[in-house]
Amino acid sequence: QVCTQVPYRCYSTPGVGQVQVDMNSETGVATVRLNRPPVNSLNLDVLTELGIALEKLDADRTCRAMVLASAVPGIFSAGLDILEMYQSTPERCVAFWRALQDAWLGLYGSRLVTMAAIEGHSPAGGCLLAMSCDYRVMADGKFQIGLNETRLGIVAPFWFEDVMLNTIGHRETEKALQLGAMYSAQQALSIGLVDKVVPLAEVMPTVQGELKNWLQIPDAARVITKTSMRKQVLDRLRSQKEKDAQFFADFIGRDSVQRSLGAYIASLQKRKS
Ligand SMILES: CC/C=C\CC/C=C/CC(=O)SCCNC(=O)CCNC(=O)[C@H](O)C(C)(C)COP(=O)(O)OP(=O)(O)OC[C@H]1O[C@@H](n2cnc3c(N)ncnc32)[C@H](O)[C@@H]1OP(=O)(O)O
Repeated sequence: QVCTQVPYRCYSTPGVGQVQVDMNSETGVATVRLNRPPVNSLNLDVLTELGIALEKLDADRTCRAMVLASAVPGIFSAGLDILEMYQSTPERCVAFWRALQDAWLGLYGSRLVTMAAIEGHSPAGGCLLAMSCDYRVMADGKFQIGLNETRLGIVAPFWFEDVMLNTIGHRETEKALQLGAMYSAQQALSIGLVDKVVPLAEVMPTVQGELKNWLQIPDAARVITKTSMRKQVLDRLRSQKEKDAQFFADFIGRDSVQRSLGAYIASLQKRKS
């Protein structure tokens, strides 16, 4: 296994962690794989693990870049675990939301070059994670990506919206968010939601190739530029984290929202039968 070979370092126990981190000390590139079958839905534990992994990588001065990927075939991430939002308690909702905020602040604000290798479906929170990277390569074919929150009867928070605005611009974001639009890889490419579309087997090699370009740039200059581009959006959440978490818990607790989520869960189950 890759984790046991020099010069790789592994921050998680192979086969155990829901967020697996392989650090290649020779290249300075870490690969972070979400590993929560069947669909890498993001629950409190995964988000906490992801936040910690990102923090450790940021503090590791040998690390210059991070590839975000999935260990589950066919899925990048199904987004937030809907069961964290359905029939939960206000306390759990707040803890869950804080973990999401922290993981996102770590990713969007990372000093590393960050690239998403999207080798499967990437709705909602999955799309947020991908958009928060510096570069996205997506597999061509049946997979879809987008912020579909309105379809669940919920609303993408202002910071999801901000990230999408920074990625695809105002007009496309307005349409995408109201419709809860899900895009094929080719459609996503046409609106700039992803940067490159290649056959599934070529996603990782393409990411590695693109990384070479980014790593030619001196880190300090690139990081100052990245920070300057992202600071406003990061600060907007940083300045109101608690208010945002409370708003989420109150919103999710509404009867009408719970009914919508219940119906959405039933529709997911019905699709299978
Ligand atoms: C003020 C702010 C307020 C609110 C903001 C909240 C923000 C939320 C952002 C989000 O991320 S909400 C989550 C949105 N995610 C989705 O809508 C994805 C739904 N899932 C799918 O469309 C499909 O599962 C898939 C395309 C990702 C994969 O399809 P497939 O490979 O065919 O798998 P299954 O559909 O059979 O799913 C297997 C299994 O997993 C369950 N599941 C799927 N997604 C989720 C999820 N996000 N959370 C929890 N569980 C999920 C699904 O129900 C199946 O469960 P079984 O028990 O029936 O096996």
